[in-house]
Amino acid sequence: MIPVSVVTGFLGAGKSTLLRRVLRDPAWADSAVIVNEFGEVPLDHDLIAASEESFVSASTGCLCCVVRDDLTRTLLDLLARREAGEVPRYRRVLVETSGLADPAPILHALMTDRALAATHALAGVVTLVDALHGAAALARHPEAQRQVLLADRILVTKTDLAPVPEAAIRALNPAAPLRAAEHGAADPGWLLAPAPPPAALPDWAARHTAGLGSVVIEREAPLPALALTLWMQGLAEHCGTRLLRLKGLVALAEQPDRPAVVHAIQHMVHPLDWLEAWPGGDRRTRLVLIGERIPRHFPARLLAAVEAEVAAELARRA
Ligand SMILES: Nc1nc2c(ncn2[C@@H]2O[C@H](COP(=O)(O)OP(=O)(O)OP(=O)(O)O)[C@@H](O)[C@H]2O)c(=O)[nH]1
Repeated sequence: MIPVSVVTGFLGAGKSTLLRRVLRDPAWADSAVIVNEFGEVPLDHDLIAASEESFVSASTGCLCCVVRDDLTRTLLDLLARREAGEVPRYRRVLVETSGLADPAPILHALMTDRALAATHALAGVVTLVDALHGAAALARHPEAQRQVLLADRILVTKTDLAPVPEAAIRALNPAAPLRAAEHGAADPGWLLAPAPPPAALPDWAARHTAGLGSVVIEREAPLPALALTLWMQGLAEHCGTRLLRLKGLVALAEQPDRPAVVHAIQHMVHPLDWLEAWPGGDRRTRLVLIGERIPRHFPARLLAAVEAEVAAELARRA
C-alpha cells in the first residue's frame, strides 16, 4: 500500500515552499509529488525541485472538478511505471492541490475507486493556513473553509509576519493538531503521519467562490526590473483585493540567464527569489494571475504601457 497525503491550503499559503523543504530531507526524498494548479501554465512543477529519488508530476485545471478522474488515473499510471522501473521507486505520494481546490471530492475519489483503494491508502489531509491572509480567506472563500474543515493536521505558515489566526481556524476545526512553521520548516514526520480516514463528510460536491478565473502572460523578451515593479504596483492599485494571487518566472533584462521568481498574494508582494537556471531551457517569462473578475486583457495591456514608459524614461536618461 502506498500512502497518499493530500497537501492543501488556500492560494499562496506556502504549499510548494513546504514540499520543497520536505523533499530536501533525505528521509522523505523518496516521494512522488503530484502538483495541481489552477492557472493554465504549470509553475509549481519548476519551483519544487525534485531530488534523484523523487519526482514531480503536474496538472492544471481544477483538481476537485474536471481533473478529479485524472488524479485516479495519474496515481495508477505512476504505480505501473514504478513497477516497470520507469520512475524512481517512490514510497509515498504527496498530492499538492491547487489553492482553489475543495478537498472533499478529491478524498472521495481516493477512497472510492476500487483499483486505487487496493494499492493506495489515504494517509491524511494536511492543510496550510497563511497567518497573514488566512482569516480573510476563511471568511470569504468556501474552498478555504473546506480545506480547514477536512484537515487532519493544520500547519500555520508565515508566523514571522502575523500571529496564528486561531479563532478563525478553531471555529471550523476544533480538534485537528495545529503547529506553526516559517518558510516550510515543519517536521515531515508529524505532518505526514497516517491519520484515520474520515468517517463521514457533509457532502462530496465541490464548493467554489463564484467568478474566479486566471490570466496568463507569456513573453520572450526580458523585462526591465523597474517595469516589473511598476506593473505589479499598477495591478495591485487597479485590482485591489480582487487579485488573489500572482506568480511567475520572469526573465529580467538585468539578469536574463536565470529566472526571477515572483510571488504576490493579494496586495502583499513577497521578495524576489531566483532559480539557478531556466528549467528545461525554456527562457520565456510566464506569469499567472488568479482573481475575481480580472479583465482578461488588462494585465498584458498594463504591462505594455508600463514597459513603453520605462523604455522612454531610460532613453531620456541615456
Ligand atoms: N514570510 C514568509 N513567506 C513565506 C512563508 N512560507 C511561504 N512564503 C512565501 O509565500 C509565497 C507563496 O508560497 P508558495 O509556497 O508558492 O505558496 P503555494 O501555497 O504553493 O501557492 P499556490 O500554489 O499559488 O496556491 C512565496 O513567496 C513564499 O516564499 C513563511 O513562512 N513566511
